[in-house]
Amino acid sequence: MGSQEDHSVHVAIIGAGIAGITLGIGLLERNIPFRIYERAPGFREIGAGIGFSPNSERAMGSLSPAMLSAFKRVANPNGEDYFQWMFGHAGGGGGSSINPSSFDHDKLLYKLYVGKDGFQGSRRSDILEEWSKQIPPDLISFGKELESITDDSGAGDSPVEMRFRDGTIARADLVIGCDGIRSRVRQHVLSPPDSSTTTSSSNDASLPLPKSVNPHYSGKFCFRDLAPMSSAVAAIGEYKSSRRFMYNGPGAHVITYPVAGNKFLNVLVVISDPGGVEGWPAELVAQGRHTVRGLTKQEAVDAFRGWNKTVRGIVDLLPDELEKWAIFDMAEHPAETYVKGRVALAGDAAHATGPHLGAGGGLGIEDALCLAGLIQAVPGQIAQRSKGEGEGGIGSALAEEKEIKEKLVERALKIYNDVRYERTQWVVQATREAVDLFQWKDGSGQDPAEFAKEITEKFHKVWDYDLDDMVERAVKELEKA
Ligand SMILES: Cc1cc2nc3c(=O)[nH]c(=O)nc-3n(C[C@H](O)[C@H](O)[C@H](O)COP(=O)(O)OP(=O)(O)OC[C@H]3O[C@@H](n4cnc5c(N)ncnc54)[C@H](O)[C@@H]3O)c2cc1C
Repeated sequence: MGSQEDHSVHVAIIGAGIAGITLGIGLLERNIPFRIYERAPGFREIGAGIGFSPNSERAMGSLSPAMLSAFKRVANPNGEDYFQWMFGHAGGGGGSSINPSSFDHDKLLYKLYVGKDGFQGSRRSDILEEWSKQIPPDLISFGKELESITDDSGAGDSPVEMRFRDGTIARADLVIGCDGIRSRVRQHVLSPPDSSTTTSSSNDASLPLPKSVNPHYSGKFCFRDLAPMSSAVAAIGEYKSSRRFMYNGPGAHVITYPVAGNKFLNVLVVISDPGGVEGWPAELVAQGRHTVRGLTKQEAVDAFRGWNKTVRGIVDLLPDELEKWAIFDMAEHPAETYVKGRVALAGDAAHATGPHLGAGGGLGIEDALCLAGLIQAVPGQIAQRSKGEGEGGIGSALAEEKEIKEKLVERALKIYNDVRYERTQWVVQATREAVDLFQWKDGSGQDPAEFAKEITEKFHKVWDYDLDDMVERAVKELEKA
């Protein structure tokens, strides 16, 4: 009955960050109709750096070879195919009482091979600009802030309906929420089944929403900067400025890698908040604010008294006026599911994680690959299952086909959830464990052999994931359904 095109599934993507844009490019590659709705007036990313791990690159290539080529065009060579961890501090429980001059040499803790040209960094704005060129402008609507979703599954010919802040409405066969850590779509997905299928205001305290609807402060904050390479070389030398390094110590760590054709050294300084998970001011939590501007860099400088000269040199590269970023994640209150009916979550909306394994962005690209593979398989399954025009005539055949489509879409999203849930949740927890090792929580992370074992296992579990098998398993499951 009909051609594959007649059975096509129309996808709405909420959000044009890493997850949304890579999903869009993957759907375009597979001729699947879609539209991205983004609340910002245009594509927008901060200038800070991001590194993509080997699994992320493989996911990009499988979604669209052009997407991977675009990343490689802006990716910065690492100077050496190793990730090197250094003692940033003398350790041994000396804390800040140690005289800085007593530990002013660089001492390797561990180095991990990242694969040929692996784990390269780029400026976020550079990669987003490259990828955005691959989305035809007529497939993205800017200035569209999603407010609510209505999904009357089982009500016959009733697509999912999205309402936007500007009063407009759009409809699609399914909606993928790629709307980031403070996801509005997550509210819809996690709202209890007996509450309305429509999610209204995010600030409506009367809604019986679970804690997992919001991300929570991880007890870590960070400072990010792109230091001009000439200053970086003057501070820490050419060797350390042109490679991927992390400097570990008590209660903090610093990561550096070159970006933008070696024009800048990306600096990420992560500090354990003395106030722990309660440390981010309650009024900022209530406002959903993860950043504070206008701080002096004294807080950063103070945190690194007693660290070695290299680390103090890197911290000194930070500008005098800083923005402080609270790191929120979903480790303590994970989403119970990523899917409800014909609506699913992907990327940070599903499983926001800290940056410490460099894996959050890559997980969103893997989600996009899994979704693209499953959604691509749906039209063929509709065609197989639709019996065609029987006794009831064309009207009855169309109604039957719509019902089949709705069920298959729901089934595909349920399979997506089942295939992605365990791995993504593991990464969220492993990221918390990794930062404890980097920051020597309870004295851990200082023994090179133990550190090597734990860190190699964690990174390789992120990097070595079999993406072809993921898609194959998911599609086979759909065919069985
Ligand atoms: C300091 C730091 C360093 C990191 N480093 C790395 C790294 O090296 N490697 C890595 O892989 N990951 C890294 N991550 C994680 C990575 O940045 C995130 O996982 C990734 O950016 C999330 O992408 P996303 O598309 O899911 O969400 P986002 O990038 O947040 O995109 C969400 C989009 O949705 C839009 N939106 C939001 N609400 C609505 C609405 N209601 N309606 C319409 N649109 C909406 C937003 O405007 C935005 O464009 C790091 C994170 C941090 C904090």
